[in-house]
Amino acid sequence: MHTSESKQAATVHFQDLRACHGATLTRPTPMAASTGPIVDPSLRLRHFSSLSRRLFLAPSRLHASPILRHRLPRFVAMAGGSDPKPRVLVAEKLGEAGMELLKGEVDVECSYNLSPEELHSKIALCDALIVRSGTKVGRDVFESSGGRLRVVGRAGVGIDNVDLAAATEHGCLVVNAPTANTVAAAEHGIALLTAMARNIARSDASMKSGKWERNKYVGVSLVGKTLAILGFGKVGSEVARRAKGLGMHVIAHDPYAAADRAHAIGVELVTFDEALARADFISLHMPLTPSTSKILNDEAFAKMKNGVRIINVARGGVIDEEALLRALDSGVVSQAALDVFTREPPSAQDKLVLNEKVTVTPHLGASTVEAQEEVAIEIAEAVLGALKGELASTAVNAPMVPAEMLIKDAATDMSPLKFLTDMLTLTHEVMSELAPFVVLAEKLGRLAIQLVAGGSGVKSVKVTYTSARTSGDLDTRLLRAMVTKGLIEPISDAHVNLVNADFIARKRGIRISEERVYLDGSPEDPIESIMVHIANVESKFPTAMSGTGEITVEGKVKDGIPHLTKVGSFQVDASMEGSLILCRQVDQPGMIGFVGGILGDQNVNVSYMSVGRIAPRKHAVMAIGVDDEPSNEALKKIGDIPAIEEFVFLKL
Ligand SMILES: NC(=O)C1=CN([C@@H]2O[C@H](COP(=O)(O)OP(=O)(O)OC[C@H]3O[C@@H](n4cnc5c(N)ncnc54)[C@H](O)[C@@H]3O)[C@@H](O)[C@H]2O)C=CC1
Ligand SMILES: O=C(O)C(=O)COP(=O)(O)O
Repeated sequence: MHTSESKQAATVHFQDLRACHGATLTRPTPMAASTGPIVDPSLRLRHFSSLSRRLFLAPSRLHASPILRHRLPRFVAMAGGSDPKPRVLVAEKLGEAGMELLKGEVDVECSYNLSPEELHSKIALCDALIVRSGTKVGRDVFESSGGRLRVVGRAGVGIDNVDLAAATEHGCLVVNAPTANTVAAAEHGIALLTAMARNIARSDASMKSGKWERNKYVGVSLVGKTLAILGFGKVGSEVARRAKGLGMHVIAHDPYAAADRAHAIGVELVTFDEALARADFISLHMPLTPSTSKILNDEAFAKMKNGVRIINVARGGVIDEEALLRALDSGVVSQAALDVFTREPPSAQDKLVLNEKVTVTPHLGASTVEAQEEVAIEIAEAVLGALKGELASTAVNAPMVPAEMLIKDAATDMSPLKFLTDMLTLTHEVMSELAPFVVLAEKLGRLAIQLVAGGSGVKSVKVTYTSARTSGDLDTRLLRAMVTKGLIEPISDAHVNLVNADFIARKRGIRISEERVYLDGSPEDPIESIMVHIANVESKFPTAMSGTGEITVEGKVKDGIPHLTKVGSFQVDASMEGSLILCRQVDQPGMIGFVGGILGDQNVNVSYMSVGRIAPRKHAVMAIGVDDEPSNEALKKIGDIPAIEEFVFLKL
């Protein structure tokens, strides 16, 4: 494992760190109000070690570049009072109120529809860049900035147009505005639903061409129809409320949503297949993740009622667009209404856009005057704060700086400088020691959430640390944040870091508690094992349910490598790298060969296999590590082996 340490020296402008107090709760104070920085040149930001890089880069990017090591301190180091005003490039139209806020504190340049070359040349002169979804902020932009760009503000939710890894490597903070356009997106979903049902767009075009075609544009009624919402989060639940008002029967599929929250607004949570089978209308509101990519594919369309209608205001990639065209041709889907596309803008010949049965809008979900004003204020505040060195909860690639460093009340008897020094020392020590456990914690969270199939929603998660250390000698804040990161990132657009982990978990209604099991023995190793429990849910792999009715997964660190050691009540021993297939089977000879053969035929490399069993010839759990993702066909063949009772494929 890579544990080299950055000894990069950096000065810390202490005033700026103190300004972070309550950063996300208050509007930024004018920069002029900040008195000169207190500089302690001897302070070394040791917490930006190789481990800290790991905390906000994907585990696969453990070996960070030298640029990153060099630049990280800029996340907290700020321009002093004598520096000229920061310069902010606004590359897409932003609401007036946000513009006013920016202009009050920084130099603002508004330049829209820039070519990549124009953006490259302008960016070298800017400290911050603000965009919506229409500007691609790739690695080239960070490279062209020559190191000046410190903040990218995404005035909206999805940051798929920003290369986060490149931003991080260049020491550039990325912030977004995750809630201000929720209602606008929901209203657009409803607008598309009603416009599609009553052929508004086509009949309008027909009349404008001089026709009066009353018989051609007979619509369908909404009252009493079943609307299935896929993804019952912020936008999905707002769509549900509004659809109820239209007299629709609303069902939803979201394995991670709380059933009581759904019931409170009269929505029934159902399985994916049930949602597809029962719906007259299907509205998509899930983020685009590896597990939701093309979730509406040929197989899914085959499970729908004939004549179903689809609405997509989420992301184009959640629908297999070719499969949708086939379903429209066959009549399985009678109409679709799309705001988002796999490629934006789609080509002029795009078959979906030109299809008569499809109503389209050019990614307008967030485009209301009100939402854009709100988004503009939210992003202006976040960018101004970031330019002052604050870490807002909307910072999507913030380092895992201990939250206390940001929120500890300076009025305590500990001087702020002393507090900061202590914090850094503590963090350095804690981080070096906890390095492999931090990776383990994230992977256990990631694995546990992928085992959830539904139930009453992910509301209560417990993390148990088995250790010989007393609580005073074991700081678990990083570990808890990493479990949260592992739990939330695979199922949302959120980017979790230490600054926002608790906030994001709370927002999603997830309570994360911690428990310590004390071991007798040497406290040399900080932790013997970590166990993650998710209560009140069902599992895709029922074997993962422990005797207490919770999904439980346990891991240990062996020779510096995280290992999965227990799933439910079965002991396994699987190194947590790559991807994992878990099978529960009747314990009999030849099983390893069977499964290995199927994977081998598909050229899927098996990195390890481990079998844990209760008793010979009874049940066993087999954990198979794979380097490549098996095809659906291979997974189906594994599932069809008669002795295999359950199986699940998990990405670590
Ligand atoms: N068209 C537009 O202009 C806009 C589009 N959006 C997009 O809408 C989507 C939803 O946004 P929010 O509601 O704010 O996000 P959210 O994170 O509040 O909700 C997403 C929900 O999807 C659920 N989910 C994740 N994986 C799932 C799966 N496999 N099956 C079913 N549900 C799953 C999550 O549990 C969560 O409850 C995002 O992709 C966002 O980018 C948001 C705003 C404007
Ligand atoms: O916020 C989002 O995720 C959106 O899709 C809205 O994108 P926009 O800001 O309108 O380009």
